[in-house]
Amino acid sequence: MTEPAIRAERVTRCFRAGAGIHDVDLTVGEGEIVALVGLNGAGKTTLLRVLLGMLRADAGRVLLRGRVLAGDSPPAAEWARVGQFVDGAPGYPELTVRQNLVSSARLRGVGDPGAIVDSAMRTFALEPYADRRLRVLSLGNRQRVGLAAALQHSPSVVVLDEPGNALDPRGVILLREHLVGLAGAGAGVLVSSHHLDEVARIADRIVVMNGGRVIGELPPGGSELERAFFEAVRLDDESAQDATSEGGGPR
Ligand SMILES: Nc1ncnc2c1ncn2[C@@H]1O[C@H](COP(=O)(O)OP(=O)(O)OP(=O)(O)O)[C@@H](O)[C@H]1O
Repeated sequence: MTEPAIRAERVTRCFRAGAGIHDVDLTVGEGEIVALVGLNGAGKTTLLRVLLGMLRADAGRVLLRGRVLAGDSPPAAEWARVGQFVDGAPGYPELTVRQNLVSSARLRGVGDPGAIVDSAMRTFALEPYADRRLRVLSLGNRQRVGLAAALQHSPSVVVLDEPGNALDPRGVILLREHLVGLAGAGAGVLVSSHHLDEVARIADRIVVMNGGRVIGELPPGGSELERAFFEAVRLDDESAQDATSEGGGPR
């Protein structure tokens, strides 16, 4: 049996005053697109950062393609198969778009990046900006560069935090099509978003977080997605309040 692209087992990372994520189980299979949705502060970014080893879990473990990659000396070849976009678009402001994409591909072990960089610039409609410095681009175009850098090497594990945030509708469509293509080629894709409509169109599963926990899933084809989302959150908030008033303390 093939290992899932991502598996989180009872992952906990606590901050002060009970904030953080608690006992999170999550699996993203090969070829699957999973949307992670939740209100501001629900714990989405914290979970993605733990999955990518950017934050250490207090408890539980994370497997990417069946291997524990977070740690002191993660194998570079395994990490080269991961594509991530968390904490906004990285990059060197003084380098051009093309130079940024070339350096990003090289960092991921691509020996001769010319062809994949050209292809990524076509995919994300960045060709007109190829020789512009990153620092002069608009926010949305910088975001396109960040996404191209994360995805151009055809990763088999994809983790994206709010990738549609600064994109215009065309950028969102380009991204969606590209993610569907990557999943079609076998990648496991995890995308966080607070735009239910945008992710619902391509997700195979929609996982809901609230108060640092995974509280359930929504049917991606559901017509009343927003209503179902808010109802799930409301019920969870109410049961958390009941638990507190019965003396159980915060969950
Ligand atoms: N480094 C940190 N130190 C202390 N608390 C933190 C830290 N990072 C996150 N938190 C807290 O953990 C909780 C979850 O935050 P997180 O950023 O994961 O939420 P989110 O679902 O990504 O929210 P948003 O949609 O606003 O990006 C919040 O209460 C936040 O204040």
